[in-house]
Amino acid sequence: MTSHLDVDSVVLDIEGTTSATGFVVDVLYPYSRSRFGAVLSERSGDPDVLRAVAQVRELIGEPDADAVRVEKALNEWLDEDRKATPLKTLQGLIWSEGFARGELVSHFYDDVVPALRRWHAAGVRLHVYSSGSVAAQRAWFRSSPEGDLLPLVEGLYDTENAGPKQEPESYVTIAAAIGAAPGRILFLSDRPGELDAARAAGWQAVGVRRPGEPYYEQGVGDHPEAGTFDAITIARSTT
Ligand SMILES: CSCCC(=O)C(=O)COP(=O)(O)O
Ligand SMILES: [Mg+2]
Repeated sequence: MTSHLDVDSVVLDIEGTTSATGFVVDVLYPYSRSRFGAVLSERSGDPDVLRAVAQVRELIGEPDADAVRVEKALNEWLDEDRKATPLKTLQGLIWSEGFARGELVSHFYDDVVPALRRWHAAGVRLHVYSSGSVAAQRAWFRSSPEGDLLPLVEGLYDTENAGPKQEPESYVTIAAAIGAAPGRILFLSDRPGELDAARAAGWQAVGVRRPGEPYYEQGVGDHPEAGTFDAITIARSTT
């Protein structure tokens, strides 16, 4: 299906939408798993680590959990691909260093970067809203196979600065931060629950349905869908 849309801003999900879940799970997750222990023991005074550890303890209901117990919880969430905020904070910290060292390079589906360049050149404002932390998103866009894509992106939103991705309120928060009318924002995601929440906040929403992705079989509910970004045409009205 081809979608023709009149919007000023596009907000992008990453995993399953711009980029392959398989890459995240097979490359990034093992990279973080092998480094949680060192981060928890060697950087326990870092404010991001302190905050994440406190959040893990709260989520597991064990206020006195030690580093070994915290690491166990992180690894269990990793196995379940649970998008827990403290897991994402620590992953972001670990991955950004991996990207900066050149040990990691991000992944984008072939149709994505040309579309982002096209939309940006046409004056469409591009933003990201992902469960991956803002630090991870920044590193992801900066270290793409096609170089630094961060200049294309105006704003980065995650579950800490915007809230959970299946709650309409999070999309209200992002629209206010962008300074755009909700109906002029398009959200692209692979997950029907996220598309529902964006639509409930008054946004336009298109489900991106790529073969091989976890949500491909389930589909995107009653949302318009696109198999690639090439099927999404954005024509901004100026009135
Ligand atoms: C650069 S973010 C890495 C991917 C990730 O950890 C994640 O949780 C992405 O989830 P999304 O909300 O983009 O589906
Ligand atoms: Mg996704």
